[in-house]
Amino acid sequence: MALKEGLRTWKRIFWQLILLGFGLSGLLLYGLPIVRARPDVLTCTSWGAPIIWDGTFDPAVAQQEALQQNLTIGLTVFAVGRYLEKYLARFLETAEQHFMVGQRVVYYVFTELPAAVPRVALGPGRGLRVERVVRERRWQDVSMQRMRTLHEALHGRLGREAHFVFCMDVDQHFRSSFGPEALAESVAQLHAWHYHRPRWLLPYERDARSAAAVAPGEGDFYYHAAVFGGSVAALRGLTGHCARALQRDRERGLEARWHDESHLNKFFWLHKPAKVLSPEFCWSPDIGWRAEIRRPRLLWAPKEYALVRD
Ligand SMILES: CC(=O)N[C@H]1[C@@H](OP(=O)(O)OP(=O)(O)OC[C@H]2O[C@@H](n3ccc(=O)[nH]c3=O)[C@H](O)[C@@H]2O)O[C@H](CO)[C@H](O)[C@@H]1O
Ligand SMILES: [Mn+2]
Repeated sequence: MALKEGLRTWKRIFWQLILLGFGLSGLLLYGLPIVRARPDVLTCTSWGAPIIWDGTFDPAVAQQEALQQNLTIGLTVFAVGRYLEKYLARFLETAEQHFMVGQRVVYYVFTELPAAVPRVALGPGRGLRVERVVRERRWQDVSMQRMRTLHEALHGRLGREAHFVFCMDVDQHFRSSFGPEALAESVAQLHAWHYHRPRWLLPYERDARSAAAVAPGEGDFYYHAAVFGGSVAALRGLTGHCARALQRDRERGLEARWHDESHLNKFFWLHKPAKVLSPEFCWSPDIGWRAEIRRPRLLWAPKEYALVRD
C-alpha cells in the first residue's frame, strides 16, 4: 500500500517537473525578449559599430523602424559595355525580390547605352532612372570613374530624392532578403575572401606614394567595393574623398592595387563605418561552404573577365 502511495507521489513529481520544464522554455521563447546572438563570429568592431550577421537582428523590427521614417532608398549600379547584357537584368530582377522590399526604392542605372537597359517589372513604390555616362576605354577606368560619377549624382537628383543609398557592382545577384537592417550613416561590406585573414595579409595598397596607402599595422578590415552605402551626406564625403584621391594618383602616374577599392579601404580606415555587413551580405559561392555563412544575400557571379573585359 505504502509502496503504491510512494509510486504515485513520484509520478506526480515527475509530471510536475515536465510541466515546469515546458513552462520555463515557453517563457524563455515568448515571454522574454528574444536574445539573438552569434557567439561564433565577431559582432562588434573595436569602435563599437555593429557587424550584422544573420541572427543578430529581427528583420520585422528593422522593417518597422524604417517604415516609420518614410525613407527613400537609392540603389546605384553601373552597367557599361558588356556588363549590361551579361548581368543587369538578373541584378534588377532579383533586387525586386529581395532588396528593401516594402520600402520606397529608386534604382539608378549608369550606362553608356540607355536604350539597352532591360525593362524590369517594378513593384509599387519602386522606380528606375537611367543616367548616361561616357564609356571609359579600360575596365579599370570604368570602375574608378564610378566614384566621380556617384559624387556628382549625389549632388544632383539622386541626392535630392534618396535618404540612404547603396552603391553596388552589377556582377552579382540577390539570393535572399537585403533589408533595412543594413541601413546606417555609413556602411561597409566585409570582403568574402579576406574576412578571416590576419591584417598583414590584407591586400591594401602599400605604396606610400599612393593616396590609398595603408601602412603596416594600419587598417581594420578589408572591405569589398562591390557594396557600400550610407546617408547622402556621408556618401558625398566618401565619393568626394575617393574621386580626389584617384585623381591625385593619376596625376602622379599611380594606380592603386585594387583601384577604387583601395581608396575605399583607405577612406574607411580614416573614417570608420557606422555599420559593417558580414560576408553573408555579399558572398562568393567559389569559397564553398562555411559554417558561419547562414544565409547569403548577394552572390557574386562567376568571374568571366575574358568575356566582359576588353
Ligand atoms: C576579386 C577582385 O578581382 N576584385 C576587384 C575587382 O572586382 P571585380 O572583378 O568585381 O570588378 P568588376 O569587373 O565587377 O568591376 C566593378 C564594376 O564596375 C562596373 N563595370 C566595370 C567594368 C566595365 O567594363 N563595365 C562596368 O560596368 C560594373 O558595375 C562592375 O560590377 O576589380 C574591382 C575594380 O577594380 C576591385 O578592385 C575589386 O577589388
Ligand atoms: Mn564585381
